[in-house]
Amino acid sequence: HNAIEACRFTIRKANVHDGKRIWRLVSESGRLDVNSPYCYIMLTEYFKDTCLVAEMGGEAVGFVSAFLQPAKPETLFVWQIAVSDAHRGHGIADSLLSALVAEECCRRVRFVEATVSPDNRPSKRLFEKLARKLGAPLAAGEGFAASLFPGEAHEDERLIRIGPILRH
Ligand SMILES: CC(=O)NCC[C@H](N)C(=O)O
Repeated sequence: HNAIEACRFTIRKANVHDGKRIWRLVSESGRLDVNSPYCYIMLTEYFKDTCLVAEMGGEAVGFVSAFLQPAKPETLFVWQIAVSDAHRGHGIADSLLSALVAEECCRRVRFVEATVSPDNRPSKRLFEKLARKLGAPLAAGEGFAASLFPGEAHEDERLIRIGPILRH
């Protein structure tokens, strides 16, 4: 029974009180670009319809931030997705993405875009799985080349584009 209990999580919209926990999750992930605590608090206020947290035992253990692109409202840009190390392997990231595209505000979404570094295989697999689940093609694009970033520390951010998603 405990094993099942340990894997149970709920997904809800993020709120400003989740901001610092999200900042800590991203900081600990070791894979993502850590934005300021202010950025996460602001996101949960002004992009609240497309920022979700996964909660387990009252604690945020995963989160996804996204927004509908102002110039292309049918395209959802997934900004960051992170799950705490201790809670991997329970399908939390898959569930966050599925819940995100199922949000009321995303009912007209036909494309999902994200950028992923070439070495971030778990993230690439995650979007490949989402594409299969949506029955939509997945294409790679330019994204943001490493040369756009200061110094030598950043990887290429290759664009992943899923769609067209034919809404049933
Ligand atoms: C989908 C995802 O997590 N992308 C990360 C983009 C970038 N490296 C960031 O952390 O914001």
